[in-house]
Amino acid sequence: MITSDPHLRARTLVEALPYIRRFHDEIIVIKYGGNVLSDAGSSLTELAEDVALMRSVGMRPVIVHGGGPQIDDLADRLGLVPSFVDGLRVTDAAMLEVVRMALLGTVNPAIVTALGCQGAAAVGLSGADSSLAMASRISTDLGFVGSINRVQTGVVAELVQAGVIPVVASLGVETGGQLLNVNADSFASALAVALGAAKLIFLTNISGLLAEIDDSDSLIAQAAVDQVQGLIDNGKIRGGMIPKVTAALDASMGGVERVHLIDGTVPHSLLLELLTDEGVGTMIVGGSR
Ligand SMILES: Nc1ncnc2c1ncn2[C@@H]1O[C@H](COP(=O)(O)OP(=O)(O)O)[C@@H](O)[C@H]1O
Ligand SMILES: CC(=O)N[C@@H](CCC(=O)OP(=O)(O)O)C(=O)O
Repeated sequence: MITSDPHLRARTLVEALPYIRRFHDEIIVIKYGGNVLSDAGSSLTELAEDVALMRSVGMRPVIVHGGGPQIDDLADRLGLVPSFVDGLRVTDAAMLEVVRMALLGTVNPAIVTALGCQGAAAVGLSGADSSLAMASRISTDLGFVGSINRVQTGVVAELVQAGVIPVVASLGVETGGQLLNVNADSFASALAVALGAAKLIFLTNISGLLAEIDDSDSLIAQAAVDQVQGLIDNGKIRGGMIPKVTAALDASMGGVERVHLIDGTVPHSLLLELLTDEGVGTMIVGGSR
């Protein structure tokens, strides 16, 4: 709701000024989780408004997206049963086709179109385009699942320089040309490090990292390596949150100064994180692991 107090409204705008200056011309990588895109409380339009505003005030946003729930949904309609090992999808040839269809056929164009509707120039691509994300298979058990071992930023860097917002689906490519399914959190982390991003923001469907998963009051405002490892060891961080915090730590230790996990289902949480003094979500702090 917009406050009716004109002083408060003006103050909010003034408060944004140092942040707009600080991040002017800086690359900010934003990772959209599939849960954010499918959650009833969120709106792709609001997310697109925030990113379009970032671009309008001179920031250089780059979007990486996943689409786990959308892949599950399509697999279900096609009679395939998804299975996961440590939060990663077991991907045989048939499942890889589903991953491609969901990410490149549905999720990616939806984001690009929403940005276009907000007047922002956006181009959709995947890690296979222009050999952006070179990957190799993690294990034979996981099938066509990869981890990124080299990022060739060329095409993304050129788009960014031209003022265009790249919207990147989390597929990688092997040297021989085989597509691989890459976890979108680790993809976003690798791209943010390679681009020298000033910030990486993971938009997910929870307020941030919780010390107790069922207790929303246990939000950890700042999480460091040791604490995160302890929480994983004690079973307090589970499922898809494990690759997410691992990716966040990797980015932080790879030189991305600010890495945040925030709730993308809260309207305009991205702008609150970027442009106000109010801290939202969890900030991940690196160090030696
Ligand atoms: N300690 C924790 N704190 C917060 N969320 C957690 C934790 N452990 C597990 N989770 C789960 O991780 C989920 C987010 O991961 P995931 O579903 O992969 O998100 P996304 O689709 O945004 O990548 C949360 O919805 C939550 O259920
Ligand atoms: C290997 C692997 O698990 N890949 C993920 C890619 C999509 C993804 O990461 O989507 P979210 O961001 O919505 O979780 C998958 O197939 O679900």
